[in-house]
Order: sequence, then C-alpha cells, then structure tokens
Amino acid sequence: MSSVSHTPRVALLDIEGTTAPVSFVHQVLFPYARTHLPKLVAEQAHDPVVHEQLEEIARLAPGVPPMEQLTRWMDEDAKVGPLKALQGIVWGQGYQRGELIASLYPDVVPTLEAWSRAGLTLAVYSSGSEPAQKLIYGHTQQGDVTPLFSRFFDLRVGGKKDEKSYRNILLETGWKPEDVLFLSDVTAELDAAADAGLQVCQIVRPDDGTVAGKRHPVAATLPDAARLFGLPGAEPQA
Ligand SMILES: CSCCC(=O)C(=O)COP(=O)(O)O
Ligand SMILES: [Mg+2]
Repeated sequence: MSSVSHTPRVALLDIEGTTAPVSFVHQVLFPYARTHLPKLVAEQAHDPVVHEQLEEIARLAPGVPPMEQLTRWMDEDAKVGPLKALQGIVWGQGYQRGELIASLYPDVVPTLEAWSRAGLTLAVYSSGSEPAQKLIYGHTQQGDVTPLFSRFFDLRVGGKKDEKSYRNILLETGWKPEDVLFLSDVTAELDAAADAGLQVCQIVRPDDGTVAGKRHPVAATLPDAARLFGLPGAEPQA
C-alpha cells in the first residue's frame, strides 16, 4: 500500500460510490434515463444539442438505430460520451420537474465545506457529463452545493481507468500531481491516477458493498479520508 506523505491541496472526487450512493445512481438516475430517453430521441432529435449526440452515435455505431445503441450501452453500463450527454439532458428535465432530487452521503457536504474553508481546491471527475455533474450537485437534499467545486472533468479528458486522463487534467490545470488527492471507490481508477503520480484514497462505503483493494489507502467516509491525509473535517479519534 502506498504511504501518505504530503498534505493535498486539491481534492478530485468521483461521484458514484464516493459522494453519492451507488443505489441513487443505479436505482434512481439510470432507470429515469431509461424511461425518458426514447421520448427525447423521438421528439427532440432536431434540438442542436441532441442532434450532435445522435450524429456521434451514428459515427460510433453506423447503421444501428440510435435508441437500440443507447439501450445496448445502458445494459453494459458503458461510459460513452453520447450516452452520458443524453442522460444528462433527461436528468436535467427531471430535476426541473421536481421528479429528481440528488442523494449524497451525509458526511459529504460538511467535509467538503471544511476542506473548502481550509483553502483546498475541490474538483469533480466523473463519467457523468459535466452538465450532469452540475445538476446532481445543484439539486441535493442540502441545496445547491456546486459553488464548492471549481473544476468539473468528464469523459472529455478520457476514461477514468486511463492514466492519460489524469495527465490531461494535470496539463489543463497546472496542478502538481503530488498536490492532488483523487478519491474513488474503483481500484482501476485509483491505479490509473496513482500511475499518473496523484495521491489516491479508496472510499469503501459499507452500504455500497465496495471491496477494498490492497494497493491504496482505504477510508469508509470522507472524514476518515481527511484523517488519513491530514486534512480538516476528520472524525474525532475514538
Ligand atoms: C453525474 S451523476 C451520474 C454518474 C454516471 O452517469 C456514471 O456513469 C457514474 O460515473 P462515476 O464516474 O461517477 O462513477
Ligand atoms: Mg465511482
């Protein structure tokens, strides 16, 4: 397991399984998109934003009807740009209609507020599109918490299991790798980030049934991660 040496200045956070329960994404957001995507594709295909994504589907899967391809990707939980962009659009409609409200783990907002107050830069890296990230944090049970974050990264920089994506984030921001702490539940994502020189912490939420890996520090909550990395917002020691 890698050791913890340098206090991070940037916290780069995954969403599903790290700040939001896997159950919220898989039992609320994904089914909502599955229900509403066919109508979006059928009725809003001429909207320029939707149209651009439909063209991208046709490029990636020539000859396949777009809704058939989207269903295939949803069945595989594929992290693909056009699916993520279109899911973001229907979730936006859902939040606007009051049919969706985002669930975050209860420790998330207080800990991020403590980190922000202490001067840490907070950023998101999720497979969900940047608009979808802003929607989830804009419609939480605690209100709009998007101002806590200064940067949002999605598949535009590459997939989360690819070391190059983290190098792209470093290039775009000028952050030093050792200053950045990436928090995620998925070991393959942490491996990629660590290979790019970032500090990493696996969030192993008992409710999500996450399995702890062996290579990286493990925390059950963000306060637990704060304690491991010398950050504010740590839970009091027992
Ligand atoms: C913006 S919330 C929905 C997240 C999502 O679509 C997804 O596929 C989960 O991605 P993550 O990278 O946060 O695990
Ligand atoms: Mg995750």
